[in-house]
Amino acid sequence: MSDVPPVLALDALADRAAELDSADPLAHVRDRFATDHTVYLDGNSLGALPTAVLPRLTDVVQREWGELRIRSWEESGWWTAPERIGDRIAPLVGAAPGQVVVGDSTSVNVFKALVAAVRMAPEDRDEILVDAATFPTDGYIAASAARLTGRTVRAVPADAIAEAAGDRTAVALVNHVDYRTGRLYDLPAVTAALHAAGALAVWDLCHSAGALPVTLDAAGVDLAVGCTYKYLNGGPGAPAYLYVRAEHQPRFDSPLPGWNSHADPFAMADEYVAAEGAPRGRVGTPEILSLLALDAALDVWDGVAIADVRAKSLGLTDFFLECVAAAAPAQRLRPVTPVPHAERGSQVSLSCADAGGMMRELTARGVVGDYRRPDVLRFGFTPLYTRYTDAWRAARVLADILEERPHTRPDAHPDTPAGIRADAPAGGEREGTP
Ligand SMILES: Cc1ncc(COP(=O)(O)O)c(C=O)c1O
Ligand SMILES: Nc1c(O)cccc1C(=O)C[C@H](N)C(=O)O
Repeated sequence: MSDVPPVLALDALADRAAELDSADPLAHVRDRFATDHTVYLDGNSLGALPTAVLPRLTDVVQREWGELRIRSWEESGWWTAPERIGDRIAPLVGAAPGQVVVGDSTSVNVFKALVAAVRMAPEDRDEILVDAATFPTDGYIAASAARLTGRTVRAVPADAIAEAAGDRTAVALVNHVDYRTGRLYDLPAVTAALHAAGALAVWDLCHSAGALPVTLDAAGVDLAVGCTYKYLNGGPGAPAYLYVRAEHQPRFDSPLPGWNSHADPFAMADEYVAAEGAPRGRVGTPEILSLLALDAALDVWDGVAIADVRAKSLGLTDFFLECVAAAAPAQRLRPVTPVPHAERGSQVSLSCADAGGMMRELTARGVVGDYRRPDVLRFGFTPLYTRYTDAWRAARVLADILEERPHTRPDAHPDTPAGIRADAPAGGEREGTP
């Protein structure tokens, strides 16, 4: 350890931040977003606004809706937008075209994926495994899917799911990155272990797609879902997506077979006949305004390689962890996000006393992250618009606040990993998100 007082060490890192920014091959991509002086580290909850969205939506509203009206379903490509935009997301999740369809919320797609997976599995496989620390909606929906299909749900820590799968497991629902700790799970290895047990793998990609490489096709993933309002910057309430592996599509039996997934929707037939391919995952009328906002938002990816995004994400989170270590001793700010790159998503979560109060103070000083109960400060790093100087400034403001509050210490949770109390209240985690 050096003798330099921590705060001076942090100030010394400011020059390095500037150097890293000037060497950043993705620096120019920030210009594709509406930004201001705020240090915005909440893109893992709501991505920033790409500048292409407003002109596109203006045209969609004024011309496509205002002038063309009903003709736009065909002439403006509205009807096929769910699969067309799905094909734009596909390369970001390692999928060949024709397997991703956009629409509905993540929650609804979790439902479609789980029920369809159970329907594909042998009848004697009577359990659905879910990741015990999952984002709540996945657990709620899995419980309902189990009740509806006569299965049971078993919650298992994500790092034990591979071993927990057995001859009773129909399907496991796993988060690629844990929303609270930022821990990244090994999608290819867990998928392979589930397959070895004869189970299907459904992945929730909400916290990974757009921030790191996802290899759905190569890993043999069966089904996957994800939202588009985080690292894909689609906007508040942007529709989610569903991936159904091509070889499973003929057996994909949707629990929500709406008219949009009919082979011939405008036949208005009494009998349901499922469409072929990705459109089989559709339900009702697409959310055109938010779908086309997402379409415009995806333009930010032009010429951007996901490998460069991952490299910058790790660079940013490494640098932020270094700044945090310089800003405060670990007793005051304890990283709960894994240090090994293979286990780190694109966020840094810090356990901290009075984390809710700390985040309010950070936000008031222009550093926006969020707070997750009981004691987690979450900082999301979207490599497309976050700079190293933002990481440094966030740590500087954290250090200032801690200096003004010398008596707060993180609660000790010796028996639980990652600072998450086993008795933590579920849900109701709105603090820090407007
Ligand atoms: C891992 C995960 N799954 C699902 C959701 C919720 O999805 P939605 O609100 O789109 O249904 C979120 C966040 O909102 C999430 O973080
Ligand atoms: N979807 C959200 C919303 O509509 C309001 C506030 C927050 C969200 C989120 O996405 C939360 C997020 N999934 C999380 O990781 O905590």
